[in-house]
Amino acid sequence: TFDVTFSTAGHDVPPTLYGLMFEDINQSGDGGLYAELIQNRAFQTVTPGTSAALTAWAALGSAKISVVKSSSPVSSALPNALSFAVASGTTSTVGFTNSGYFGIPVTAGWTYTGSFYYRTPSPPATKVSGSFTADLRSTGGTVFTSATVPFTTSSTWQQATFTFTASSTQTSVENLFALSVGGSTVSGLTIEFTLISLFPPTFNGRENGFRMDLSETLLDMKPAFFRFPGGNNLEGETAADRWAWENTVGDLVDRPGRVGDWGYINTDGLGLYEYLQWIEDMGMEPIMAVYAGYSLNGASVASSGMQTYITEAINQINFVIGDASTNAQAAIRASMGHADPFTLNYIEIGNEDFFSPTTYADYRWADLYNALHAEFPQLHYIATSATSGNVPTLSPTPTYWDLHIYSNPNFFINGAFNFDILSRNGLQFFQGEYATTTENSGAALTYPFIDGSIAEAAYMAGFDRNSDIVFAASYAPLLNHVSSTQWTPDLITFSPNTVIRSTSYYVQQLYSLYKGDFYLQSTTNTASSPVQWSITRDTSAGQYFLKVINTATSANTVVFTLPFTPSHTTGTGTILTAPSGTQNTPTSPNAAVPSTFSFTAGKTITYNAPGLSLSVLVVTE
Ligand SMILES: [NH3+][C@H]1C[C@H](O)[C@@H](O)[C@@H]1CO
Repeated sequence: TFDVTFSTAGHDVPPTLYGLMFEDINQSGDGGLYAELIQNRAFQTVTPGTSAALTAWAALGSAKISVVKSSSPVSSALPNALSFAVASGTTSTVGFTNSGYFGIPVTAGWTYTGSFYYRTPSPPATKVSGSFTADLRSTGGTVFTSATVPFTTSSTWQQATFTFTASSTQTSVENLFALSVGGSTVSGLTIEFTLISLFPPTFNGRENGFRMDLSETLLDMKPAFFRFPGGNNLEGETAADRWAWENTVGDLVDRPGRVGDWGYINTDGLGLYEYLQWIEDMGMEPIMAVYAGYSLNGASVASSGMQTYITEAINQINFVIGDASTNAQAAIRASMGHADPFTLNYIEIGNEDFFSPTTYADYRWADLYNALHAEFPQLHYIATSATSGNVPTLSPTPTYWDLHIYSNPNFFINGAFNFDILSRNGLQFFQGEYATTTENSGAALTYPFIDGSIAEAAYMAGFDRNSDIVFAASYAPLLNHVSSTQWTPDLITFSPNTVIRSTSYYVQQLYSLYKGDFYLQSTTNTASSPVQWSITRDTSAGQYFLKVINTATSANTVVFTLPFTPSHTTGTGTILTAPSGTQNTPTSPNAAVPSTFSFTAGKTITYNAPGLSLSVLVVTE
């Protein structure tokens, strides 16, 4: 039995304590949160004439399709186009299809919004008018919904738009978007297409917005912050490939896209504005990274070359918080629909610069910090060259540090007091990435498992307890598409029409929902204990959140002695527990889900915590 008495002494819990780390990894942006359903919609960064250039596209009927460098591109950002050639004398239906990001969801009641640019490089002497049919169909050819899209041949680019509404819900995502036309209408013609787009309804109805079910899944965690755009995906293989904010704003037709750092093309349709608008809609605040001159090929920008990136970072921040009436970058933000500045308090300078500590310490940190702090003294700047609380020497001395740790359950159980032992010297820590990535045996994990998730919960009791120096923490990576994954495990696994909440998702959710605003000191404990606890309070609600983590496989009893006698003698608790090895997977998505229970609340509360469990007992004064 563990006897826990707690006092009314303690410290505030920062409102930023639990949030989300994001980068476009595992198709978590394109094909995930970003709601665009068409993969390879604008043939960005592909090599014309190659089969890879046609990824996700296929011809319908006898038409010939290929990706060409248009002789008159729709924009300088999008030089490529789909060339659709119909032989003379064709009479049968012709067209082309797109298979989406490994499938396309068909959901009853959804009105889909589509558009495409098209032109006829060599229009016939007499204009030809006709109409395309845009539809959603099964790979077997069953059409679920369609729209007629009139067109007239023209050598200049036109943009067509359409909508259609699905009347059925298909459990299979083996569906295609198709554009087709009667062969006789277009026989002998070659028509170019690009930026062929299809959106489902989006979160908060935002144009060019985010996928609803994934947004709702994240909203259910009430996350306080969103770290973006990376992570490795900020850095580029080279400086030229980095995530550069300016290429991600403005009209979609002006966004070139880039080769992301996880093996697939980033359309950058999910760009800086879309991130910020969604973060605001979700009630979060950004922790925004700026490129700091180090890329994944191991090269650092020379000191003499830093000004370009300093200017870029200043402009990136001005896009977010500048005055639209006086600043050019802020004026772009206003023109996109957000005249007022977005909320911004934290800037991360680089990512994992412990891989390039010398250049970071010699000049990259100072160059960026000094310039940004001078321009925006109100912002907090986070350094990234530490992996633990024993931080390296940097000048100027950083206050904020982003720490990353990926390990096994034993690390998180034995490390539960890693922050207790740090001196309070003014440093503030962001545990920006952490996860149990292997079993204690070293075996890799494809999905989180209950043993690792409860170990993470033990470590997180340390975040609550030390939230006087831990201001933010986020599990990583956040999301993975079942059909395109480069890193496991991940917090949330998704397909085009399903979302699986892992056991670690529920741990993150419970800590975030029951964060409270004040931590109450209690009986000290040790890392070797199988039971960890944390007591926080929601002061305005007069509620106390007694978290109990039992990392043993057998039950353990905790007896709490409160510093008061609650007037409400019945309390409600929530528990996540499961047999060792349990995982939520696509075949067993709900193997372990939280459940609620009632308990008797008094000056003392005896709680029998099952093996491998995280429980939150809510006591009302
Ligand atoms: N390598 C990990 C650390 C880096 O910051 C992330 O991009 C990766 C997982 O999210």
